[in-house]
Amino acid sequence: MRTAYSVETVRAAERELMARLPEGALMARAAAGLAAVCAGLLGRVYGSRVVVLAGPGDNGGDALYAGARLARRGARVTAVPMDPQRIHPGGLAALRAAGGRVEASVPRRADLVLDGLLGIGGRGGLRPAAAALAERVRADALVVAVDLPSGVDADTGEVTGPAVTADVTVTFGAYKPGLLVDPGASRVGAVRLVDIGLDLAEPVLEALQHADVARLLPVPTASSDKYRRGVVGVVAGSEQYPGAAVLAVAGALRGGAGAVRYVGPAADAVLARYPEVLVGRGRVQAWVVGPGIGAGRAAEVGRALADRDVPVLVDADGLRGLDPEVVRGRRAATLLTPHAGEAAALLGVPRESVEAGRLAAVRELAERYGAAVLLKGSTTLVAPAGGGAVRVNPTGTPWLATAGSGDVLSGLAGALLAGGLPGADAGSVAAYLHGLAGRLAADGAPVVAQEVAAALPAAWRDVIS
Ligand SMILES: NC(=O)C1=CN([C@@H]2O[C@H](COP(=O)(O)OP(=O)(O)OC[C@H]3O[C@@H](n4cnc5c(N)ncnc54)[C@H](O)[C@@H]3O)[C@@H](O)[C@H]2O)[C@@H](O)CC1
Ligand SMILES: Nc1ncnc2c1ncn2[C@@H]1O[C@H](COP(=O)(O)OP(=O)(O)O)[C@@H](O)[C@H]1O
Ligand SMILES: [K+]
Repeated sequence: MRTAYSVETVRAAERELMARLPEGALMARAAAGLAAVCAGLLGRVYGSRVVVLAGPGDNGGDALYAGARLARRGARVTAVPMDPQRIHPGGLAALRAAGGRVEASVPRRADLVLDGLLGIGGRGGLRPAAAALAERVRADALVVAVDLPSGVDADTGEVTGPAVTADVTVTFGAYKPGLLVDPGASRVGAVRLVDIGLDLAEPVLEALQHADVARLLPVPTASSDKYRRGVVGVVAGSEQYPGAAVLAVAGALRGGAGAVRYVGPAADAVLARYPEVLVGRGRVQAWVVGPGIGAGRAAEVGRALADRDVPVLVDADGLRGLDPEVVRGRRAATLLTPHAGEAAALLGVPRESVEAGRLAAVRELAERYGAAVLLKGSTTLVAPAGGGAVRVNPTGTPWLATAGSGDVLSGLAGALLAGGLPGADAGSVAAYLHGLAGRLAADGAPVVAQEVAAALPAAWRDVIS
C-alpha cells in the first residue's frame, strides 16, 4: 500500500523528530536527498547550469542547501529569490559559501531548475511575484519540484491559480495527497520519495498496489459453488441504451461472479452476447442498479435499496434524486459510483467544483450518504462509508474516457461486492483492475468498453502473478 499523509501529520512528525536531532539535521537530510536526485538527472554535475527558485520559507531553504551541494560538485548555481527580503538565511549563506550566485531575474540558460518557491506551507496558487518567476523558466529546462510543485495544495491537490508543472518531484518524508490527486497529480511528473526518518501517524490517502489487490481478490475454493461465489443482480439498460446492460453484465461476469441475473428490458441483447446469464428476479448476493436505465426508473432503484441486507451498487441514472436517508438506513454495503457530473448533481454544486476539489467532494458524499463512494475520473477516488483514508486509484489511462467503460466498472465492482468485499474494497479493487485492463487493452491506442471487459482476465492474472 502506498500511503499519503496530511500536512498536519507531516508537521507533527517533523516536530517530534526535530526535538531529538541537532538543529538543521532534517533540512540537511532533505537537501542531501534532493541534490542526489538532481545529480542523477544531470548525469554530469560539473559545469551544469542550475537555477534555484527560492521562496521565503523552508522549501526555499531545502532548495538552496541542495544548490550548495551541487555547486560544491562544480555546478554553476544561480539562486533567484521570490522576495529578496525574505530568503532562508542559512541556505543562502551555504550557497554563497559554495560559490553560488544570487540574481534578481531568471537566467536565460539552465539545465535544471529547482522549484523551491513553496512547499507544504503554500496557500492558494502562486501570487504574482512567484508566478512571474515560474513563468520565466524555459520550457527545455528540467524542472524539479522541491517537496511538491509550488501552487499545488499539498492536502487536496487543488490548484487555484498559477502553479509549477514539474518533470520530477522530490518529496520528503511522505507522499502528500496533492501529489496523487488531480489536478495537482498532473503537475508532479515522476515522484521520488526521500526518506528523512519521519515516524508518521495515520494516512489520509492510500493507493493499492498489486500485492494488496491480490490479497483482496475473492478466489473460489474447493467448497465453492456458483451461489457461494456470489450471484450479481444487474438492473441496467433500457430500450434506448441496451448496450449498458451488456457491458455491465460483461464486467460482472469477468469480475468473478458465480452467476449473473439480469433484470430489465434488454434481456435479448444480453442473452445474445452472454447465454450464461439468468433472466429475471431471484436471490442475489449483490445488486448493480442504474447503468443506462434512463429516467423514471426510481422505483427499481428503491426496490434494490429496500433489500437492506444485500449489498447494492448504484451508478449513473440510478443516482438521480437518491435519498440519503434511504441509503443511511441500510445494513449491507452501499457503493455509489458517480462521475463528476453525477457527483455535482448529488451535491448541488457545479461540475467544475467537483473536478477542482475531488477529495472534498468524495468525502462529503460518503459522509452525507453513509455509503462508500467511488468518484470516477482522471484520478478515481474511493471514500469508505465510515470516514478514514480515501483510496486513490493508481492505474488507468485517459483512454478509459470512452462510452460504456463506466458500465463495465459497475458490473465488475458488483461482482466483488457479491464476492463478499466491503464497499470501499470492492470499489477500489474494481477501479484498479479496470484501470489495468484499460491500459492493457489500449496499449497507447483508442479502446472501446467491450475490449476493457475482455482484458479483465489479463489484468487479474497480472495482479496475482
Ligand atoms: N515539515 C517537514 O517535515 C519538513 C519540511 N521541509 C521543508 O519545509 C517546507 C515547508 O516550509 P515552510 O513551512 O517554511 O513553508 P513554505 O516554504 O512552503 O512556504 C511558506 C511561505 O510562503 C508564503 N506563501 C504561502 N502561500 C503563498 C503563495 N500562494 N504565494 C506566495 N507566497 C506564499 C508564506 O507567507 C510563507 O512565508 C516543506 O515543504 C519542505 O520543503 C524539509 O526541510 C524537511 C522536513
Ligand atoms: N481523464 C481520464 N483519465 C482516466 N480515466 C478516466 C478519465 N475520464 C474518465 N475516466 C474513466 O473512464 C470511465 C468512464 O466512466 P463513465 O463516466 O461512467 O462513462 P460511461 O457512463 O460512458 O460508462 C471511468 O472508469 C472513469 O474513471
Ligand atoms: K516547491
